Amino acid sequence: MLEHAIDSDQPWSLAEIRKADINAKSFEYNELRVATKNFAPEMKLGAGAYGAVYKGILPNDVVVAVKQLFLETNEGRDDFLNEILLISNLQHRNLVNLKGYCLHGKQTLLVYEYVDNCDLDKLLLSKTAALASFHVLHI
Ligand SMILES: Nc1ncnc2c1ncn2[C@@H]1O[C@H](COP(=O)(O)OP(=O)(O)OP(=O)(O)O)[C@@H](O)[C@H]1O
Repeated sequence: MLEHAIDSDQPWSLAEIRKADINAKSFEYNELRVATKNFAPEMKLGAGAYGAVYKGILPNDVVVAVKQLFLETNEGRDDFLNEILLISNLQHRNLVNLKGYCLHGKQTLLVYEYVDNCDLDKLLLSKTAALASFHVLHI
């Protein structure tokens, strides 16, 4: 699937990437606005280097984390589209799943599987344990 986009010695542009290459759902802005109660402060989970993250509840009661990024330049937008393309094609039990994205004006919204603190602790602990056993096996 990805080969179509990158396995070429010709310069490629994001415009050439077929939507089908992105293995994540394209969400409607309104769907995410409603899910996050219009990005209400009480739904805010935190903030990172690129923007705020909100808890969202989709109509089927699936809980998600919606990362709101404000990208000023087309270049920044292209970088993130690239990232969406790559992340959406990666699946691993130790990676938080990217469920989808939404491009709306200058906003790029990324929709991730919601991980609560307890699950995150477990995920990090299992990651640490996996790394520790890797070291033991390779010393
Ligand atoms: N999938 C998620 N489920 C639940 N909460 C999340 C999720 N992703 C992010 N958060 C919350 O939002 C906060 C900000 O996350 P974000 O990924 O934007 O930045 P970060 O990883 O903390 O820092 P940086 O942007 O510097 O990498 C996190 O600290 C966490 O509390």
